Amino acid sequence: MASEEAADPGVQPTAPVDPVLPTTTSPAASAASTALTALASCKKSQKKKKEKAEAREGAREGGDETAGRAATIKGLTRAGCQALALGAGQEAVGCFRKALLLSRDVVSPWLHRACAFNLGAAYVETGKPKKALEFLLQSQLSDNESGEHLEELYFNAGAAQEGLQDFSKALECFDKATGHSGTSEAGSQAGTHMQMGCCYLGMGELARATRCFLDAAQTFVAAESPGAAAVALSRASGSMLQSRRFQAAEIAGVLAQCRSLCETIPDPALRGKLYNDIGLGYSQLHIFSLAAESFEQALRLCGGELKRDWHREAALLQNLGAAHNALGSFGTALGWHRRAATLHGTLGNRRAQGQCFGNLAYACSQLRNHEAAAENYLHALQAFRDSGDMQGQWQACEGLGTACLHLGDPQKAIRHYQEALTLLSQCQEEAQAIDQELFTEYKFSVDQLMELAGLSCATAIAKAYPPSSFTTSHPAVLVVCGPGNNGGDGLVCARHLKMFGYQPTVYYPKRPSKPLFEGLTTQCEKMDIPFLPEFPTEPAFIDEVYGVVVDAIFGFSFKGAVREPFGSILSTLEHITVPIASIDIPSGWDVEKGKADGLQPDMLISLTAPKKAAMHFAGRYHFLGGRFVPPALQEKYSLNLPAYPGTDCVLQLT
Ligand SMILES: NC(=O)C1=CN([C@@H]2O[C@H](COP(=O)(O)OP(=O)(O)OC[C@H]3O[C@@H](n4cnc5c(N)ncnc54)[C@H](O)[C@@H]3O)[C@@H](O)[C@H]2O)[C@@H](O)CC1
Ligand SMILES: [K+]
Repeated sequence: MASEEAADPGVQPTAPVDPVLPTTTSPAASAASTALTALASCKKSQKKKKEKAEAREGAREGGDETAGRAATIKGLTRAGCQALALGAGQEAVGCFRKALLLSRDVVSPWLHRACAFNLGAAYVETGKPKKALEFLLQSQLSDNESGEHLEELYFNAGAAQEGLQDFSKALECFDKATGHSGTSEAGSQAGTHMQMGCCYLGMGELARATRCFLDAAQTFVAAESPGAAAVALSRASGSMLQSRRFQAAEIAGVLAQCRSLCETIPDPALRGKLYNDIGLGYSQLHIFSLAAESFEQALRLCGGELKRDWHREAALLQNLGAAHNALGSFGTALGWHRRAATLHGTLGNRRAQGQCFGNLAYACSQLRNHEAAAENYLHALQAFRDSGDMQGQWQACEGLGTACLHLGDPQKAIRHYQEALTLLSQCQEEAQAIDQELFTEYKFSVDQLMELAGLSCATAIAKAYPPSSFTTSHPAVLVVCGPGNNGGDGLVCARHLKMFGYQPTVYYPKRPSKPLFEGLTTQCEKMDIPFLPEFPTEPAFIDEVYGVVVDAIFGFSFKGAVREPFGSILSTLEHITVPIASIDIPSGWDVEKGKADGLQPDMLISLTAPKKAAMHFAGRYHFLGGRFVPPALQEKYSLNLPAYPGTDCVLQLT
C-alpha cells in the first residue's frame, strides 16, 4: 500500500496509509521485523529462562565447588537476570560473561553449560545472533536433559539463526524445540509457532507462514492469552493479504476474529495498534466501512494528554480521511483531512501533510467546491515542493488544472497541465539519471548489471512457477528477446533457467552486433539452449509446447508505435493462455501509462525499482529484482526500496 495512493489527489485514494507502522507486507519489511519479533518474544521468555537457569544452577552446584566461587556465580547470574528483566541487555551480557569465565574453573560441566546458555540467550536479547549461537552451541545439553531444557535451547538457537536471517536453519531449530515441547506450557509452543511463521515470511513462503500464525493463534486462544492470539491473527491476515492466494472472505474472517479478541485485551496500547492494523487490512480488502470503524476505535485509544502518541494519531486521522474518500462520503472526510493536515504540519511531516491536502482537495472537487479544491491543491503542491516529492507535485498540478477548468479559467488550466507534464517527464528523467549514475559515478558495467538482472528474473520465475507446476511434459519456457538491454536480460535469464533445470528456448530476431550480445548468445548456444528460426504464429501452439513465456522484448526505452517484427509477435502473445513473465515492463506498454489493451502478463519482474506503469499491472506475481543500487544512490533519489530478505536477489511485492 504505497503512500502515494493516499496522496494521489487526482484519483480516488484506494487505501489509507500508515506512515507510523509501515504495513507493507513486502517480505522485505517482514524480514526486518522478523528479527525484532524474535528478540521481543525472547525477551518475554528470557526472564522465565534465566530464572530456571538460576534455579538449576543453585540446585546443582552443590558442595563440589568452593562455596565462594559458586556464590559469586550465583550472584552474577541473579544480577544478569535482573538486568535482563529491566531491559538492560548489555549489563546482563556483562554479568553472564563474568559468570561463564568463573565457571570454567569449576568442575561441574553442567554449570559451565548453564552459564554459556545464559550468555547466549542474553546475546539473542541484545541483537547479536552470531555471538548468541557461539555460546548456545557451547551450552549443548546432553540427551538426558529434560525436554523442557532442550526446548529452551533450540528455541534460542532458532531465534539466533533467525536473527542471522538463516531461516531454514532457524526452522530446523524451532522444529526441534516443538519436538521437545511435550510438557511445556501451550504459550511457549505457540511462541515457537509464531517464530516459525516469521521465518516462513522471511523465506517468502506466505501460505506456510499463515498456517503457523493461525496455529499459534488457536493455541493462544486455548491458553486464554487474547492479546497474543490477536497479534497472531493480525500477522496471519497480513501474510494472507500479501500472498494473494486467499479469498477475501477468508481474510475478512480472520480480521473479524482478531477484532472481536481485541475487545478483551486490557492493554490499550496493544489494542490501539491492533485496531489500526485491522483497519489497514480491511482497506486492502476494500471494505472501507469496517476500515473506518477500526481506525476510529484505534483513534480513541491513542492515549491521554500526557503520553499521547501524536504521530500515530496523525496517521490514523489521515487513514480515516482516506477511507471516507474511498467510501465516497466526502462530507465526512473533510474534517478528518483537515485535522490530519494540521497535526502532520505541527509534527513537521510536510510530505504527509501534502498528501492530506491532496486528499482534502480531491474531496472538495467531488463536492463541486472547486475553489476550495484549487486552494488545497496549492497547499499540497507547496508541501510536495518542500519535501521534494516530484510525483506529488505533478499530481497536485494536474488537480489544479482540472479545478481551474471547472472555475472557467482554461488558460490557467493549460499552464498547470503543462507544468504537470514537465514534472512528469522529470520523474522519468530521474529514473534515467539513476541509470546513468550507476555507470558513470559508480563504475558499474552493463554486463555486470545485466547478469544480476537476468539472474533475478530466473530466480523470480523459479519461485512463481516451479517445474512441478508445469502441465507440459518438460518445464519448457519460451524466452522472447528484443533488440536492446531488455533482450540481454532475457538471454541471461534463459541461461540461469537452464541451470535451474528448466528447458528454455530463445527467440531473438534482431541481434545487435555488439560483443556483449554476441557473447550472451554464444553462452546460451554452448549450453544447448535452442534458438527458434521463426516465431510460432499460432497462440495454441505456444500454449501446447511451453509452460511459461518470458517477455524480454522492450524495457524502459520503448517509444512510439511498435515496429515489425515485434508488432506481430506481441499480437500473438496477446492471445496465448500460458502465463507471461515480463521483464521490467510489459512490452508494448507506455513506460508511464501502461496499455489497457496490450499484453496482460501474469508476472512482472521490476528491475531496480518499479516503473510507473507497474501501477497498471494486474497479474498475480510482482517481484522486485536487480539488487544492486548502492544505499547512497537509493538515498539520493529517495527510492525507498523495500529491503530484500536475507541474501535473496528478488523480493516478492505481491
Ligand atoms: N540500466 C539499468 O539499470 C539496467 C537495465 N537493464 C535492462 O535494460 C532495459 C533498458 O534497455 P535499453 O535502454 O537498451 O532499451 P530497451 O531494451 O527497453 O529497448 C530499446 C530497444 O528497442 C527498440 N525500440 C524502441 N522502441 C521501439 C518500437 N516502438 N518498436 C520497435 N523497436 C523499438 C530500440 O531501437 C532499441 O533497440 C531495462 O528495461 C532493463 O530491462 C538491465 O539490463 C540491467 C540494468
Ligand atoms: K519486457
